[in-house]
Amino acid sequence: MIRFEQVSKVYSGGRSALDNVDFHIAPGEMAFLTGHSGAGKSTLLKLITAIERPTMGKVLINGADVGSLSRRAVPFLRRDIGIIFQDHNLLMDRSVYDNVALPLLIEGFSNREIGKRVEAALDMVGLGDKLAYAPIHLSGGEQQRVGIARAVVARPPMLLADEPTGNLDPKLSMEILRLFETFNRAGTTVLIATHDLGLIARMRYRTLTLKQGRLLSCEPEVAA
Ligand SMILES: Nc1ncnc2c1ncn2[C@@H]1O[C@H](COP(=O)(O)OP(=O)(O)OP(=O)(O)O)[C@@H](O)[C@H]1O
Repeated sequence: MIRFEQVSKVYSGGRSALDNVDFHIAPGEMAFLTGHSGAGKSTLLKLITAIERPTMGKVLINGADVGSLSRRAVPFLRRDIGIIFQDHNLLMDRSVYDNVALPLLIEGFSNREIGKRVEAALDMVGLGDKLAYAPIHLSGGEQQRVGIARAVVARPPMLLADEPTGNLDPKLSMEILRLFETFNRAGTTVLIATHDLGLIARMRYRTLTLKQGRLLSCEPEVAA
């Protein structure tokens, strides 16, 4: 589903962010991506979503070569990918409902279908009773759940998360990871970038480790 073939990324200005990275994440797999600050984690995620293009090598998503997609084809690629950010990028002056509905509005779904899907997504993340709240009145963990509901509402086959637990305490972080597991069990492919080695060690998933742009290992971590 996600395949990197000898991928390197050098930013304009000469900064090398990824160096000859090779890996494959199978459909339905859940994996972690880790490494020090500046190791290249965000760059790797940006290559998957075509926010950045590789300097060398191939990024293949469902067999399509992302590096050579036309600008017009990029929105079609992104339809298949739900993205979750550390700071969740919520619209603070809109309700929880409106925030989660946004991707469906952009896709042109009917109001009835939007209502059904938004309620289902918020139920899944345990916020079915907070549709009318403004995100500003929710806790950090709840705000992150709204971000997750927004990412899954269009039912993409793939979820990417960039430091999704960065602002949360260990208990809330674990709850968020359990949520990702729920989506993964339902068939969604999940890739989570995180600094949090303690969290990774408590779960048995393959971990891709980057060091200065190079992939060190793709092995499963041994659970503590
Ligand atoms: N737009 C850019 N232009 C130039 N250099 C960049 C750009 N984005 C990232 N870099 C550089 O590429 C390298 C990898 O950065 P990246 O953000 O991918 O790392 P990261 O592992 O996600 O780090 P962090 O955990 O701190 O977010 C760093 O040296 C960074 O300074």
